[in-house]
Amino acid sequence: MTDQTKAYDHVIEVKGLKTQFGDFVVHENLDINVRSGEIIGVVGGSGTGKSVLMRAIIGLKRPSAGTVRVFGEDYYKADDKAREAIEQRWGVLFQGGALFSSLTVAQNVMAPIREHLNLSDELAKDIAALKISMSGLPEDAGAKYPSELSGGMKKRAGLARSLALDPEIVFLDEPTAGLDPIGAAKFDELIVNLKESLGLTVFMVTHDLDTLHATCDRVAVLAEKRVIACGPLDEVRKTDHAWIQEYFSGPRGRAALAVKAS
Ligand SMILES: Nc1ncnc2c1ncn2[C@@H]1O[C@H](COP(=O)(O)OP(=O)(O)OP(=O)(O)O)[C@@H](O)[C@H]1O
Repeated sequence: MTDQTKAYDHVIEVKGLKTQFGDFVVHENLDINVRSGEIIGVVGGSGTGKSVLMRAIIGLKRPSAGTVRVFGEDYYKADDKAREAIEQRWGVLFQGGALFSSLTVAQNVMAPIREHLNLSDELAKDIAALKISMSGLPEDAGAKYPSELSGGMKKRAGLARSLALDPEIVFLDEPTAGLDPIGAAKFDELIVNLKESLGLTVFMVTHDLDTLHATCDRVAVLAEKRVIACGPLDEVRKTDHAWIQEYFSGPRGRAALAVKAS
């Protein structure tokens, strides 16, 4: 445990969160804590606010009530300098990768390095090459443009960019959506390997039951505007709630469990 992690119990601590768009309330009195070094999967029906929750934590959707503490600091009360320091300690993989289409993969990965670190071009290039290889892309992918990549390669390129600044937390929004089952399983493996080798904390929004089983230490279920259950998957799936039962014990849930058991 580093000195920086001693000052707080949870790397992310969300308390009493309320978010809304006009009169439409997405979250109300939502609490969620994320432990350092865990992979937490956030699940819930369509429109329950998984992506909005992630956006509220990373500063893209200002809550109307509640607190969001990251690395022990109240993100929305922090001054610009403190907020930027927090932001440099996380990386984000948005759905679809959100790569700059006019830049090559290497240039995409270098973008946050150029923005935040005062490094020579040569060093930035070396770091980008390292992140590209850590993300499981071949070396020549660095020179390619996003339009030349498959869906799975785009995700890996987005992941490489999210790792550019050596983050402590990585946020993943539906990382395996749109991937074939083999590509998705490989991506799951990559996430677990990165967590283990880098000590990353991973906050992942997903619909993918196989990914939950393969990667997550804990699962948080969003429903009724808040987190209704949070814990290891084996505990959460026993919760007596209609959506949870349908999701985890329906045909797809049972199939994912069977794969895990085999
Ligand atoms: N910019 C916005 N303006 C207005 N409403 C929004 C906006 N973004 C999200 N919402 C609404 O907030 C609710 C939660 O959206 P969110 O994208 O977080 O859901 P989700 O759980 O991630 O859904 P899905 O699983 O379908 O991706 C939805 O009802 C959505 O329509």
